[in-house]
Amino acid sequence: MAATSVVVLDRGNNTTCTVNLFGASVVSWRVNNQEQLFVSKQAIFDGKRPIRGGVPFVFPQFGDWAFGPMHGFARIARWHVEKMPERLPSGDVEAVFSLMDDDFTRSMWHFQFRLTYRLILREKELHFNIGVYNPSKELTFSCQLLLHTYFKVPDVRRCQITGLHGCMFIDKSRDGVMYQDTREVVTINECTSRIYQNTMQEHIITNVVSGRKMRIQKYNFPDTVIWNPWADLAKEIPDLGDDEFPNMVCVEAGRIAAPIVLLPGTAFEASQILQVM
Ligand SMILES: O=P(O)(O)OC[C@H]1O[C@H](O)[C@H](O)[C@@H](O)[C@@H]1O
Repeated sequence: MAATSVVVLDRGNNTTCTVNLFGASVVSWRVNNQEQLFVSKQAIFDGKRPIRGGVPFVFPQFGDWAFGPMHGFARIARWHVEKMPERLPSGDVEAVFSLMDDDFTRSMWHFQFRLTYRLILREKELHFNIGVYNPSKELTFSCQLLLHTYFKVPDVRRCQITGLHGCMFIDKSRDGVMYQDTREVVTINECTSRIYQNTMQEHIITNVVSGRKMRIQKYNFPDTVIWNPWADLAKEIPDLGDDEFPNMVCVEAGRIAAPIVLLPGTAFEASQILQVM
C-alpha cells in the first residue's frame, strides 16, 4: 500500500470526507465544497511523520511517551479498511477502519489490541465512532485516546469556544500546573496548550469557515485539549507555515486524565459528532 492511500466518502453535493490510511487520518471534510478542517500547506505525506492537520488519531498515549513517539503510534501506523464507503438507506455514507497490534506496535507497547474506527458522513455532520478492544486472555492494559481535530478558521483570535466554563485544566504551555477557567467562553490570543478535564458534552466554536459555527458533541470523552502554537512556536514546527497559525484551532476530544483500563476480553467505546451549524 502506498504511503498516501486514501479512501473517500462521497455523499453528493460536494460533501466528502477523505481518510488517509496512514494513521486513519481524516485529511479533509468538505460540506457543500467548503473545507472544514485545517491541513498545513507544509504538511508532509511521507508515510513516516504524522500529518500536520485534519484529525490525527492519538493512541495509546497522549503527549510525550517513554516507549514510543509523541501521541502514540496510531497516527503513524497503516490502518486497514474494514468496510469500504457504503451508502446507508438514509443516504449517509459509512466506512470502517481498523488497527490491530503487529510487530511495529508491539515493539513499543507489548499488548494485543484492536481499534475500530467507524466514520459516517451526513449532510452537515461527520460522526466518529471508536471501539477499543482488549483480546488478550491474561493482560490488562491502560491507554489514552484522543481525536486531535484541527478546525479551519479565518482567524483564531475571533473564535469563541463554549463548554469549558468552570473546568479545571493543566496548562502545558506554562508549568503544567492545574488552573480553573472561569470564562463563560474561551478565546485564544496566545500560545495555548491546555488539557481541560470533565468538560461539557458539547462545545460550540464560533467563526469557523464562512463565519459559521461548529458543534462538537462527544461521548465517553471527558477531556478536551485546546491547542494553538501561535507565532513563535509555529516557527519551530517544520511542517507548519510561519503564517498559518491564525487559520487553525485544535479542539480535541479525548480520554486523558483518567486513562481507559481494559481487562482481558473487554471493550471501550467513544464517539464524536461534528456538525456545521
Ligand atoms: O506536533 P504534534 O506532535 O502533532 O503535537 C501537537 C500538539 O498536540 C497537543 O495539542 C498537545 O497538547 C501539544 O503539546 C502538542 O504540541
